[in-house]
Amino acid sequence: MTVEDVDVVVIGLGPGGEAIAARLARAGLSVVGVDARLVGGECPYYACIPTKMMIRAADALAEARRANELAGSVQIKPDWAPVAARVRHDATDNWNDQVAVDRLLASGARFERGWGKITGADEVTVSTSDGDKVFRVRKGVVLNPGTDPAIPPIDGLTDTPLWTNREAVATETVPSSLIVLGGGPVGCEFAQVFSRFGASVTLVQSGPRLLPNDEPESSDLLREVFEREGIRVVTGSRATKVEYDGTNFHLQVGDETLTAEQLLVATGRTTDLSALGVKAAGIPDDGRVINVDERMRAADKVWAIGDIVGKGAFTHMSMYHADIAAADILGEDGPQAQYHAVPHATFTDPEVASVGLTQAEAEKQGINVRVGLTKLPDSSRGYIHKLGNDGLIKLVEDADRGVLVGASAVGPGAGEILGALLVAVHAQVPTSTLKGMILAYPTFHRAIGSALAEL
Ligand SMILES: Cc1cc2nc3c(=O)[nH]c(=O)nc-3n(C[C@H](O)[C@H](O)[C@H](O)COP(=O)(O)OP(=O)(O)OC[C@H]3O[C@@H](n4cnc5c(N)ncnc54)[C@H](O)[C@@H]3O)c2cc1C
Ligand SMILES: NC(=O)c1ccc[n+]([C@@H]2O[C@H](COP(=O)([O-])OP(=O)(O)OC[C@H]3O[C@@H](n4cnc5c(N)ncnc54)[C@H](O)[C@@H]3O)[C@@H](O)[C@H]2O)c1
Repeated sequence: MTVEDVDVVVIGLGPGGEAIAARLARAGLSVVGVDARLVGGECPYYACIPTKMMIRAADALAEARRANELAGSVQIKPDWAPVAARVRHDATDNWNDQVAVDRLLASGARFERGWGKITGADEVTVSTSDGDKVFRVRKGVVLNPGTDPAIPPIDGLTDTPLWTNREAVATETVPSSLIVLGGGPVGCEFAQVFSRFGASVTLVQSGPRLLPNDEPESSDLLREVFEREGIRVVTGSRATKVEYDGTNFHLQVGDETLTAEQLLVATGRTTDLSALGVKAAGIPDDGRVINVDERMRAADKVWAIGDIVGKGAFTHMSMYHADIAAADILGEDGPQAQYHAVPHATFTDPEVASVGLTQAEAEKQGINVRVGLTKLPDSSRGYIHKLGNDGLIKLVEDADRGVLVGASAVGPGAGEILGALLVAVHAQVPTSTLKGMILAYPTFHRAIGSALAEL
């Protein structure tokens, strides 16, 4: 066992962990980055990037099919091979992180592949294939452990060859039929991809609607589009038993037995704080998140960033946290974390994007809420676009202050439309100022003007 003194150890190198390790090393600190798996974390290898490549391909198929009605005769034969090849070779380098490791080393940081654990005050032990290495930290520890797919306690489930997002991104073939458990962003994005590539898809969501963190109008519209495309959506139901007969999965859902060649579990994420040893730093290890202050401090000389702090499981959040924690560690007068304008986009077609509070969240906070809603097919651009124009814009205004506290955009490129709404919510631009904007004709974002007029 080796013992070494360093300035900072970063446990977990997700997007934020990788960024902060490199930034602190470039600033001249001695930094050890630790990851048990791949440098970069979930996003580049199992999540954002490969899934968005799959979505890009599925969207291309959908547009080609729409061309039949809009532009002539198109014959399209879906082929998963280019998608699988792109994920394997372009996105993940065959799930090899050498490029990311080299990038980290080039910043001046060290890398240890192994499991990191806080084992005492100012002490981290990394279990590597060469044995345990102990690091005593002068400045502190940054925790960026992310999350793992949660497997719900359903009778028989763990005995089956189920997919999580990690297996789904690596598939070389499209199953003929697929059951997706979970109607959050992961379940919805995968359900549409595999359906558009020919799988017969049933999505089972325990809650009453898809994407429960978004506006109910967004959920309803997505469900309508999914059902129109042939995806079966079962809400308010849970699987109680799962069997695999060597060929098919059989799920007991209420009175019905659902059968499919493949099962994808997308029922949320989990983490194990005790395996991280946080108790040794005085942090409770029986919860799902690590509580931090506005500078990402979790305890004396311990910072936590990314999914684990429970402020939104998004790559942009992990990177945002990394900047704040880095400034604090370097003694810089950086900004404090604020969460009034957190954006997200689910890349289904239509995309479902939002920022800030939903109407229900704003009402729960006692805000005097005024709502403006417009449907994209009613806009000039929606009319022109025709097929695939499903969408809406919903604005949530604090009527007393005259500013938007939340906004949603659903539609083609809704994640991009959201940019304008993000500025409005983030900078608390008065609604009266927004109403004076000249919005280019005929864009989708021009519908923001119609929604403002409804306030
Ligand atoms: C299918 C899917 C699609 C997604 N799409 C998007 C998207 O489009 N946009 C978006 O913003 N977000 C998306 N997300 C969420 C996004 O992937 C995460 O928010 C993002 O990866 C940030 O996570 P993180 O920084 O907390 O850590 P992670 O990316 O989870 O990385 C944590 C790292 O820590 C390592 N680790 C954990 N514990 C230890 C330990 N004790 N010792 C050593 N190493 C350890 C793990 O091996 C891992 O490499 C998606 C998620 C999924 C599942
Ligand atoms: N585009 C993006 O930004 C993007 C894409 C994918 C994931 N993510 C992030 O990754 C995280 C994980 O996403 P997720 O979709 O896995 O989790 P989630 O927690 O957002 O959604 C899981 C859904 O599964 C349902 N569920 C739970 N148990 C169930 C059961 N037994 N049967 C059926 N349904 C069940 C829940 O009602 C919930 O709506 C999210 O926090 C999300 O922010 C982001």
